[in-house]
Amino acid sequence: MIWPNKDLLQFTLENPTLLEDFPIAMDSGSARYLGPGILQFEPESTPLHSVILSAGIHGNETAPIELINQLINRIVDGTTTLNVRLLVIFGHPEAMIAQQRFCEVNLNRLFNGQWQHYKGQETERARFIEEKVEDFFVSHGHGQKLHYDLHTAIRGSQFEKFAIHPFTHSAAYPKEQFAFLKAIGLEAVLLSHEPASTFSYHTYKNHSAQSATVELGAVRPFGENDLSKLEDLFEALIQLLTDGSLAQSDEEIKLFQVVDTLIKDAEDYQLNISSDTPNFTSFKAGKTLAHSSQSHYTIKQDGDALVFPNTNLPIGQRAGLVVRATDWRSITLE
Ligand SMILES: O=C(O)CCC(=O)N[C@@H](CCC(=O)O)C(=O)O
Ligand SMILES: [Zn+2]
Repeated sequence: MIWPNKDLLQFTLENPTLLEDFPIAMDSGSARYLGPGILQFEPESTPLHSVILSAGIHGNETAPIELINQLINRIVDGTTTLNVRLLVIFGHPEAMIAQQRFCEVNLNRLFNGQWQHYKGQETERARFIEEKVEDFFVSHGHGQKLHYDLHTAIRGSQFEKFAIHPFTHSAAYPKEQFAFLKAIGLEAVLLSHEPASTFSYHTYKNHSAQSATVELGAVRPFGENDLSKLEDLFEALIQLLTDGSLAQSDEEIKLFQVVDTLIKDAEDYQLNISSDTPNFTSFKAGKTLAHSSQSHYTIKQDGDALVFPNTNLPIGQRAGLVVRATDWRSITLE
């Protein structure tokens, strides 16, 4: 197969199941197509870092897919010269075509090997992505392993752009990553309180990558995104890929500790909020936030807030995160 000189997004939408591995001609360095939506780049110079940029793990979250696609076009046409190793992943090509979050099962609940316990077309995709990530990081040489998994959110949010930092198992948080997340235009970081089956937890836990899930505004169809809102991110990624430095902001980003994960535990599970309640809406202690025939969840502390509320999912899956504002003194930084 010869790379047809189209962009990765167009090629992926036209070939969502093309399981081939072939080189892509580059003026500087080398690149390979590794399978649907996946390109790996190696710089000509000694690589400064190994970086994974993923988007479209949920097929209808299109803004970051368009942003990463612009970035790749600049690399392939030689406008941007890489000095890092780079693995680009468009997570779920078939859901991208269907303009859906997923087809059969939520891909972002299948990582860290969880695909072995599910059925559905996404299980093979999760296995395949884990394999390509493993191959990529096995050949890591110098610098850091970095992974930013880019998403957009289903509902509005009091903080439009924010990140979820994987659970660290008591390890220190790298200050440089928080300053980077602020510099790319994010307002808040949620600190996860437990292991997860998300892509960003997978790379953090299994490959010691500095990783984060990054939420970049609201879900919109292809062609309807205002990418000018993501300019800080675009510029910071160019900087990272070319000179290997992480853009830094002096302003502190807001921190939230995840205090509880809400799990849908019965078909009649309900959240006591209206359908347009934005992410980070806070509540008074004592409010019954969720109830079902099996359980009820009461807000524990004034100001505790809800992120990612969703009951349109199978029993056993996450129906929301309850988060609490915290400050820098409560965490260990390195
Ligand atoms: O808006 C929503 O409800 C979901 C947006 C989204 O896809 N978020 C990710 C977060 C992953 C994480 O917790 O690291 C997800 O739910 O998979
Ligand atoms: Zn998502």
